[in-house]
Amino acid sequence: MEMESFSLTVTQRDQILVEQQIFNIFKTFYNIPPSSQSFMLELQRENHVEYLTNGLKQLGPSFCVLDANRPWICYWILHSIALMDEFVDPELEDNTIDFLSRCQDPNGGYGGGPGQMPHLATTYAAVNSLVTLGSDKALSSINREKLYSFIRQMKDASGGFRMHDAGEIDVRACYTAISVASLLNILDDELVQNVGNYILSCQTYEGGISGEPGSEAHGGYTFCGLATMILINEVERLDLSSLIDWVVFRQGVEGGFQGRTNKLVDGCYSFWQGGIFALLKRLNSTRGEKSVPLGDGEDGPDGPETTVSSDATGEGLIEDLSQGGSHIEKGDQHDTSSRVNVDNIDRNSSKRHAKVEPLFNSLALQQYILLCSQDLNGGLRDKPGKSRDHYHTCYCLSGLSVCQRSWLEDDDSPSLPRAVLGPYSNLLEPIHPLYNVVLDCFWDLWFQNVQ
Ligand SMILES: CC(C)=CCC/C(C)=C/CC/C(C)=C/COP(=O)(O)OP(=O)(O)O
Ligand SMILES: [Zn+2]
Repeated sequence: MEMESFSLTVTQRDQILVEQQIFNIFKTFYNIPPSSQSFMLELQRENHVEYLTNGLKQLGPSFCVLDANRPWICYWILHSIALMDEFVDPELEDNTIDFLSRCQDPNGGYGGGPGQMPHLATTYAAVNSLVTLGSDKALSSINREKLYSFIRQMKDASGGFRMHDAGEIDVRACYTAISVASLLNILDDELVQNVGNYILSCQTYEGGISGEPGSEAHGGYTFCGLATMILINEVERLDLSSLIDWVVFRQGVEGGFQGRTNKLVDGCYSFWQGGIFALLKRLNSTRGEKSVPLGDGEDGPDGPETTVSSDATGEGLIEDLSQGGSHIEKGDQHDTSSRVNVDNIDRNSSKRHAKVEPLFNSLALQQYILLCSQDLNGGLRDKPGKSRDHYHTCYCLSGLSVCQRSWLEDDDSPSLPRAVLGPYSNLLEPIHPLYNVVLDCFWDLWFQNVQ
């Protein structure tokens, strides 16, 4: 055998180094008394809020760095703060709304900063930010008609969407277009047409979904593709069993998720992969199937197993998942016939108070997020050795919220203490998994839309 076969590549060396660091953290953790373990697993809320609030203040009028990401920074920060059930002070909220208004293009959509060309990703981030703030001022600042026309212009003849004028067509563009249109009740047949075919063409031999046809399956795109298929009521066209096979094998021995085969785990996939489980769980519960039993007669973290009532029809599947996200307003100028009619959804109709066993190890993922991704001084990160940032803070916390409710059929009911790793005060607000906004913010918008 040649010598090269024995030498490790840089990536393999990195991987071993990271794994050693992570296992040292776990070793320390298991060698200390349970009372100190609980301290190590505590979510440092105050420090996180301080880190996030300082980040948002920098976006104000004096923030003159030219970058194309600022609505994203708003979303990552505002969503993280909302997940911890905290608020920003009124002046900062006002400044943020004014800032996002300056990012709105006169012809619709939002750019990465004032005066920049509108882009679907920053449009998604700006809309989710404003929905998270939820005030009249925030919501009425969105020009829905112009926004529809921007999204319509991004639609390609193939059925997919471009990220921006003359930009790339990919699964992110499909998701951000459909998510925003659904959330703001401007989704119609024209936007939906053939987008399902485009997503289908991106499901790979591994079972996950790639960014564009012929590329490698990845957690970020798999979340986007699956959520899009649910929003357009075409999820059954995917090969769901191979998608499940693919995603369950993405959780590493470290407890965290990798984004794709043979890559390192990373805290942000707690949501991109963890969110897939949140979507699958709801599909399972609304298909009329019994939930997965808790296994070997043992109770899950939420207590004794109960039976899931199977009241849902095929329609219920989407109704339950979109929970009114694409309802139809009177006098809506767009053709809405292809959309799922969710007008008659009773907010409480999906409550079953039943337990399901998650398809991933939720406690191990919580351990990875809290012990390995958390910077105790505030903020969360990809992995030990990396720096905190707002993106990882947002998606680690979103993933943590998903974990804390992974045994519950209904995301709206309170999680029981055994499902929450560390002190119960770690419990975060539930999210709507299709849009990744806090559930209460989603409902506030929904009730405004129906009035
Ligand atoms: C809503 C929206 C815009 C969603 C974006 C979804 C998302 C996170 C896509 C991932 C993109 C990607 C291929 C990253 C790989 O980076 P890498 O090679 O640095 O990371 P890896 O080694 O973990 O794969
Ligand atoms: Zn990451």
